[in-house]
Amino acid sequence: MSQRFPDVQGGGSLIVAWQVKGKNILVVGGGEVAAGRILHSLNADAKVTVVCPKSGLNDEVAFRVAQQQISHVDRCFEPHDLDGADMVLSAVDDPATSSRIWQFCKERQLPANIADIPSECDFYFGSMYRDGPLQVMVSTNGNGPKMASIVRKKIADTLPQNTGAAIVNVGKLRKKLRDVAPDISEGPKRMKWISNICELWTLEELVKMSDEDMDLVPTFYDANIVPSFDDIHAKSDASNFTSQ
Ligand SMILES: C[C@@]1(CC(=O)O)c2cc3[nH]c(cc4nc(cc5[nH]c(cc(n2)[C@H]1CCC(=O)O)[C@@](C)(CC(=O)O)[C@@H]5CCC(=O)O)C(CC(=O)O)=C4CCC(=O)O)c(CCC(=O)O)c3CC(=O)O
Ligand SMILES: NC(=O)C1=CN([C@@H]2O[C@H](COP(=O)(O)OP(=O)(O)OC[C@H]3O[C@@H](n4cnc5c(N)ncnc54)[C@H](O)[C@@H]3O)[C@@H](O)[C@H]2O)C=CC1
Repeated sequence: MSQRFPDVQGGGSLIVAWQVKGKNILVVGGGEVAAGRILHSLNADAKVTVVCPKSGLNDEVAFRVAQQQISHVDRCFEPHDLDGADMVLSAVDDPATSSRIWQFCKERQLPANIADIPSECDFYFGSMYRDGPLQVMVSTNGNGPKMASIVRKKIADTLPQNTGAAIVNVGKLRKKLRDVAPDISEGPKRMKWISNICELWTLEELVKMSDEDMDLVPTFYDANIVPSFDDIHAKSDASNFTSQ
């Protein structure tokens, strides 16, 4: 029988987009690596607490504490800091302390990343590109973090600047369509229709799509037509004309 399915390629990571909005993330350490972890966590709308003696905070972390973007516990890590935490990110410069933190996390079944010890990580960070709702993460699975950064920059260079803005509008359009056709039985038709729009329209056209354009979508959807940008505009120009 010929092979119809993808080959399994073990040794990778399960890359997922973990939802931490409103969750408590404990960061141990306040140096450069911690600053990166803190920014990633804030960008994902988590509530961040950093445990680190004040003297150890770098400028960026001290700034975020002063701005009250994060809570600060001014001392070295203690096990009860894990009370109420949903996730732990350790970035201290002492491997023995790191391993102790990892042990405490495992006793409590808390997901943890211990920056300097890959074998003591439930998950790794990756090199991140962000443009509005778009996030691209590159991982080399621990083989070459600097290479991850280089590959991420190469990918970013190939992406048009307006990709994020186009995706914002696709998000609005999908929401509008779900309001128009909320029924579960509409699912396959709705998904095909949106996929076709994403393939047919250029990024520039998606960016230019206005609220009025989106209001015309139900007409086309109900008639099972996948309109081009020009079709939508012909219709919106006509309706402007008749309403005058
Ligand atoms: C396993 C992992 C665990 C984790 O941290 O989650 C890990 C582990 C370690 N990194 C180390 C070193 C460096 N890390 C960086 C940079 C980054 N490291 C990141 C992730 C990861 N690092 C995870 C795997 C990711 C993957 O493989 O794809 C990035 C992508 C994301 C981020 O940290 O947010 C971020 C780039 C962000 C960006 O620029 O976009 C640089 C370069 C620099 O600082 O510019 C260096 C020096 C050069 C080099 O070594 O490559 C060492 C010490 C090694 C030693 O002592 O020799 C260890 C421990 C070890 O390997 O034993
Ligand atoms: N995974 C990664 O991406 C990378 C990991 N590393 C490793 O990550 C670790 C941290 O790196 P940096 O941030 O550059 O170091 P750093 O020296 O700037 O920061 C260490 C921080 O830990 C704090 N700290 C030390 N003991 C503590 C304790 N018991 N409780 C609370 N805070 C404590 C210090 O006050 C300081 O704020 C190092 O071991 C480094 O080798 C380094 C580069 C990249």
